[in-house]
Amino acid sequence: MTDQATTPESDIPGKPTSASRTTLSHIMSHNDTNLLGTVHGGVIMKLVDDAAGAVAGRHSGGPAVTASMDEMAFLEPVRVGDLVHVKAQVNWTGRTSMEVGVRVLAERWNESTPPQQVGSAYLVFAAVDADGKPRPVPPVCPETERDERRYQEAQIRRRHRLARRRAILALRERRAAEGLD
Ligand SMILES: CCCCCCCCCCCCCCCC(=O)SCCNC(=O)CCNC(=O)[C@H](O)C(C)(C)COP(=O)(O)OP(=O)(O)OC[C@H]1O[C@@H](n2cnc3c(N)ncnc32)[C@H](O)[C@@H]1OP(=O)(O)O
Repeated sequence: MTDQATTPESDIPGKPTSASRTTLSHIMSHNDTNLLGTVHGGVIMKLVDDAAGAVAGRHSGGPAVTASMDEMAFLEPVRVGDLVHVKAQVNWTGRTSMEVGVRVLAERWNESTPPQQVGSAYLVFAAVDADGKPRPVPPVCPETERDERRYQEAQIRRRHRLARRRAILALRERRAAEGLD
């Protein structure tokens, strides 16, 4: 994980957020349930990863792998029969990585209510070449005030991820030097 907090200058032309925004929809079945009879969190996470992967692939114009998933929040249970919509967009781009923001909405099969937000997550994808090595991505160009806010929030998360990683590595090195662990 490289130590870079801002989007670097890039020779690759930028792409607008809307060019790769994606919604993946799926009807939940009995195969998707946990022991409580509601939809398993892991099933939702797979849909989140798939939608975010499609966005990252579209934005970067080729394969991209999940580097991390954080702040996965499950806000309301999802039930069998619900039509789930997973909405994803690129929030931020670095040199070879992209933060993808995902919102999960459920349309209840037995209620005529608007889709309800049931989850959200932030994932970092790295675009990779044929050897699985990171490759540069086009900078994302936020188009709306909301896109711009998401871009700035993603920068904050990026700084926190890097700072946390540095702090943990430093702690481990200190403990190893003291002969602990
Ligand atoms: C053509 C159009 C198609 C469109 C239609 C496509 C449809 C298609 C749908 C498919 C949907 C399925 C999507 C499933 C996707 C998987 O399931 S992928 C499988 C799970 N993931 C993996 O196996 C990845 C395993 N990890 C790796 O290969 C390597 O660790 C990585 C992620 C490539 C990073 O490699 P590295 O040597 O550490 O490289 P490094 O330069 O340090 O990091 C590269 C970038 O990643 C960032 N990064 C690395 N690690 C982290 C981390 N832990 N946290 C945050 N950022 C990180 C770095 O900061 C750096 O960013 P930049 O500063 O360059 O922007």
